[in-house]
Amino acid sequence: MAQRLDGKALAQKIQAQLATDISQRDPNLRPPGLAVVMVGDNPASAAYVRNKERACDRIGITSFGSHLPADTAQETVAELIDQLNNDERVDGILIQLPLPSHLDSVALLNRIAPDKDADGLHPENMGRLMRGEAGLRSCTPAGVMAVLKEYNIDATGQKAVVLGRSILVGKPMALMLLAANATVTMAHSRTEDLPALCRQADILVAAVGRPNMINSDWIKPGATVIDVGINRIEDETSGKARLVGDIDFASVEPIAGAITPVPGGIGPMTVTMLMHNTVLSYRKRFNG
Ligand SMILES: Nc1nc(=O)c2c([nH]1)NC[C@@H]1CN(c3ccc(C(=O)N[C@@H](CCC(=O)O)C(=O)O)cc3)C=[N+]21
Repeated sequence: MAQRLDGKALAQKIQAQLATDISQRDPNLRPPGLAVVMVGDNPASAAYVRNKERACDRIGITSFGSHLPADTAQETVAELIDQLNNDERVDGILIQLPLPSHLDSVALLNRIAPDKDADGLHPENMGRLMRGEAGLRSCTPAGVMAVLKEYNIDATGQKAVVLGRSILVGKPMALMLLAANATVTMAHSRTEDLPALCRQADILVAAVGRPNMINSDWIKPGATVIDVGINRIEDETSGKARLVGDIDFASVEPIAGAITPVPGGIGPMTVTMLMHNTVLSYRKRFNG
């Protein structure tokens, strides 16, 4: 049976460390601040935003929530971002995605001051990642790398396959694994014979958003399997909503060497890396 990589436990450990760091700051300094911008009423987004605000409270980060109506104009969101860029209390800004379709998300993400880009999605931070320079890193792939580190899984010389090529996860994930000396393949919906390719992976990262897509036929025995998928499905027996990943956990667990569960795997690490980035920006601002 695979070792379970407990993202939830690691998230709690890192959050406790961040809380200690913040509590030991110079008492004359204000606490770190994170602004979360949400537009519209996507219920999943609302739940994620609540999680982030709760994490802020636990750690001692001040959260500034802006909840705008679904029909808010581009210009209004842009002005809010400008205001947060100039707000001395704010170290990190996050625009909850997806935005309603009438809004140009790329233009809005690019408007965030790079040194407040808690999500690590600004071209400057993405460029820094590509160049191997220090910068704010995208939260989900950074969370994956933190899990690998915690469990002493060294990517050096390993064949890593990243399934999914999104700007939020797949692309930065591949660059981080490359920086960790893995031999990286980026696979996606147009890749031929995905199962055969995935079977070569020592480290497989699934970030496609298709519930239970990957079963044991896709897995090299002993591989490290990282499930980034967060899919809400209806449970066949109970009829209740249930969270599953892209990996068919029951099928893969007996074959893999190590595996992240959903929930309790990479999801909590994403939130934790957001907190980490906010504290990093804060420290840079105050040379602390
Ligand atoms: N600008 C932006 N940045 C994001 O990082 C971002 C986003 N937009 N939009 C939506 C996705 C999704 N996302 C998750 C974060 C935490 C959990 C999480 O904590 N999940 C828990 C379970 C939560 C539950 O039960 O609902 C777990 O996997 O254990 C899930 C999903 C961040 N995203």
